[in-house]
Amino acid sequence: MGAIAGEELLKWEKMQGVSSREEKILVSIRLRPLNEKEIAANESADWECINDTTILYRNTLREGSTFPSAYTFDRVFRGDCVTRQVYEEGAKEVALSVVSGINSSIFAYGQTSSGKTYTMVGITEYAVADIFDYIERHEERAFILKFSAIEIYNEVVRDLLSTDNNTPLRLRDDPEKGPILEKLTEETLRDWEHLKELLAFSEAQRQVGETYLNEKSSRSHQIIRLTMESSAREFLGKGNSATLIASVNLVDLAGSERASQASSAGMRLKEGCHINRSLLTLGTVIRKLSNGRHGHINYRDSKLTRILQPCLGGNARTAIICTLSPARSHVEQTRNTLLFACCAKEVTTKAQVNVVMSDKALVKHLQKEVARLESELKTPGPVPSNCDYAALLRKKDVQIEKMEKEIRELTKQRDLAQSRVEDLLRMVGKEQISGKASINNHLNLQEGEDIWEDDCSVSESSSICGPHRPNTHIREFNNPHYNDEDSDPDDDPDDYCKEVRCVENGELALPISGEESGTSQEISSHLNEDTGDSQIQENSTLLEQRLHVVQSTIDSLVCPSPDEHSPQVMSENNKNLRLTRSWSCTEHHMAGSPKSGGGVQRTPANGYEKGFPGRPDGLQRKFPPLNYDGSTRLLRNGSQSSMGSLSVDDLRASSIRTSADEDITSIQTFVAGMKEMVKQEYEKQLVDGQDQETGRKNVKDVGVDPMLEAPGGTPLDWSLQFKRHQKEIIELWQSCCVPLTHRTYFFLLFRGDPSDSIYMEVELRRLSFLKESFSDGNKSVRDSQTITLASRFSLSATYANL
Ligand SMILES: Nc1ncnc2c1ncn2[C@@H]1O[C@H](COP(=O)(O)OP(=O)(O)OP(=O)(O)O)[C@@H](O)[C@H]1O
Repeated sequence: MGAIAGEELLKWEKMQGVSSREEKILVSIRLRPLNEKEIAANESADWECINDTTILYRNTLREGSTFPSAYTFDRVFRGDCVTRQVYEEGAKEVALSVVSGINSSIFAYGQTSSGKTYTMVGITEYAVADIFDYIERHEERAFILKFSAIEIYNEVVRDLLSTDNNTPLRLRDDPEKGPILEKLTEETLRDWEHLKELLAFSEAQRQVGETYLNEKSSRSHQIIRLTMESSAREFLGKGNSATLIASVNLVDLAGSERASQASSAGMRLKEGCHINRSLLTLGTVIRKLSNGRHGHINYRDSKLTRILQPCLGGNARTAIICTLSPARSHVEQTRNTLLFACCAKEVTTKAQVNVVMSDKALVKHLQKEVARLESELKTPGPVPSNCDYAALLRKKDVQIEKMEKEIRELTKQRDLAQSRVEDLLRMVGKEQISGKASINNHLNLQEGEDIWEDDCSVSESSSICGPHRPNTHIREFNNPHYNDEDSDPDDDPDDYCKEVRCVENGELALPISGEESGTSQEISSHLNEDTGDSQIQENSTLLEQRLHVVQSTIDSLVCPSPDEHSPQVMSENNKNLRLTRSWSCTEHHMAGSPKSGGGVQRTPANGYEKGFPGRPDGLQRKFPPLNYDGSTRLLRNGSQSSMGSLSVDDLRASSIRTSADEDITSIQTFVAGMKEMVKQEYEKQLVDGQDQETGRKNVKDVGVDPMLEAPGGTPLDWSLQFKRHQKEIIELWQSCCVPLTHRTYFFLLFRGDPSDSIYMEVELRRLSFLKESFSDGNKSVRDSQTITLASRFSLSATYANL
């Protein structure tokens, strides 16, 4: 025989017209009339059932009591209600679930002498009578009804159908069936008379004693169990039948009692202690279950709760009838009972139909199920309700797959770029050790040894900062504020030898020190040369689009709304942003004029520039390390007043001519040109800022540009700054939402491949600067500063590397 569960069970239930149900315990109150003793003691009845569901406490003398005076339950029965009505309205439906294969339990709970036994005797008889009636009316089914009775007396389980009163029943837990009483006598009921016999026998066996409150007080908890099995007659003996098996437990609990009131002593006192303790455990279990089954439920603290575990919040339908005495002297016990009832009505059980199938029936059932599933697969049925979710999930999976592929590709690019930079840095490091190479020699060396040869066309190296920068160049500048120690070994060498393609951001401002303004005409001429705006624009647009695609995809996967970027998401975006950058593989180098440097005020041409004849043939990608020229430092003096602004059109118009076939002729020419552009832009911003009455700050309001110069006139080494504040800068990077366009602009200006480490480093530097601005807290100011300062820094960083 095999049991079925889950979907199979649901199907079976559907076939049978029954279903599993989750429901609250049905709780009724039965108020008995005052008994003779109470009447004799002139007790008053303080409780009254005011309707079918509410019981009211009427003691006006207890004004100011904190207890509620009215309690509502599923059903309330007044003293004159007969047990038949109690059964019909408070127990029948639950009890008769057993005929449908659903376990059920009927409890009577209350203080001693409140009428539990009186109620349960009646209910048991009515229930069995109804079961018999059902059996009679369903001849097509074969039934087996088994009867068993136990009591729990002083925490010992006894078989009430056994004459061996000295051997307690052993209770063990079966993983499938739950608590099982070993060797429990089960009698198959033949007829009504048989039932009467068994009931009488078990009643005689039960521990009953006289107390002050009840002449025939039950001193144990009694559980009468009726187990019903039913099968369709047509399948009987054919080995393919399905059998419903369920039990109904009729529980007459011992009554709680106060030793003082029951005047119990000796044996009765001991019994009372056990009774109270087990009822206390039952109350605790019910209270915990009523709170939603959080934490441990102490079923195992008493035999009563262990045995009743399936009925308490498990696979059973349950009804509890709480019996009350109306007498004023029992008000405390009555309130306790009502409290228990209040908790019990919050407990939920989930009863299922219990079907046991013969092996043959099980195989047949499973075969049918397989056939059904196969046909479902072949012919997709109606669209399920969760179709949208499935489709959405599939879509997301495709997106994720696409993203992963892209990330893999970009990671490859990044690794390649990084290894190139590392190689270059190593080479420069070697060169530093020798320390003797002059620029021209260096150029010759490069030409001869090809150390600057870059196999990849994506980026190129040209300028080295920090220890990797050739000493000769640094010393030539004789810069007291800048030394090797302050330099970052990770500084990228190719800041300005990268292609300046185009600046697309119309909001961009390029402020720069006026002292550093250089030959704008010269750079403009470069910009106007054959770079080709259309190509520049195309590349920029392409870049923007790719960034947007990646970012929006991530947003759609991670964020419910594009505005709800968590730091983590931002981090992801940034990561992707960094990796998404994709330049044209065509290599473009800045083409400068041999006369570079001459036009840059206070920027004397260094030996390299003076002597730089242009890139030798065959050395298209070989870039000498650039000198750090003190004059290219961005000094504080006049840095604000000389800032200018440059419109996008201006920038486009002055885009630098780039070509893979052209040599770098003068980086300083480029720098000077950029300075001029920035100056112009800043000046424009100043004018714009004065025109605005909104109070929005412009560059002028930013104050001293910490990017350009440290206090005391010393230019900041941003590599060092970055190192010092690396952690917080990264955090800031992850948390602040720098507009995409600004970021785009940023590496456009640097011509850096975003996978290149320099890009990230420069971005981080910028963020360290932005951090200062962000402290302002004003979003509009912050935004304007973000743009302005980002561009300003990018230039200052460029210069710092020269
Ligand atoms: N609803 C009722 N109508 C009339 N008499 C009742 C009612 N309920 C109980 N009684 C009577 O009250 C007395 C005590 O009832 P019962 O023995 O059922 O109480 P109990 O709660 O089972 O007590 P214990 O817990 O001590 O066993 C009995 O004589 C019984 O006939």
